[in-house]
Amino acid sequence: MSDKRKDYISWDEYFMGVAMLSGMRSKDPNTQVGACIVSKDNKILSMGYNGLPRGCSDDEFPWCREGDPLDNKYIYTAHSELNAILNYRGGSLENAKIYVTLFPCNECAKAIIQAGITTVVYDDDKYATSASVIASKRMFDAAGVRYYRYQRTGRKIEITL
Ligand SMILES: Nc1ccn([C@H]2C[C@H](O)[C@@H](COP(=O)(O)O)O2)c(=O)n1
Ligand SMILES: [Zn+2]
Repeated sequence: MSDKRKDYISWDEYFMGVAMLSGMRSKDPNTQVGACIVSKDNKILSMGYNGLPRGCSDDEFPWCREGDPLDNKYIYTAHSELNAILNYRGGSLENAKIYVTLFPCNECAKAIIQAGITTVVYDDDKYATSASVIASKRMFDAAGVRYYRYQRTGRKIEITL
């Protein structure tokens, strides 16, 4: 009998890899974020990335970060985590895990908690000192949502499309 392959990717690499791939669909020129929601038994339930709501053209709405609130991206963009939650049509996300390439903001934290997601695995935490992320952590702690940073393995995955 032949030995099984040994260099297969781990569950964490698989799900964070899917979140990263999903983020590559984002049109945001500054920060692309991807999310992947997974069941307790490691089945992918949903994915999302940051982008505009349906019907709002990527080419007509602003992507800049500054200026009048009505002329920059923040007021219009749907975050990857919220999109992943809303993209799920299968019923309950109770006890699911979410893999996300950037730590959730306070609005997504509320949605994650209310959806019943109990674990957040994140990669980047570049806005850790912002009020939004501090509030997210406070809410996660209060609600018993576990969060931990994805441990990068340094593995490079090349896909030819
Ligand atoms: N956890 C997060 C945080 C942010 N986003 C989105 C929202 C924006 O499209 C972008 C952040 O833009 P920046 O201020 O870095 O220029 O990322 C998200 O989807 N999920
Ligand atoms: Zn958010």
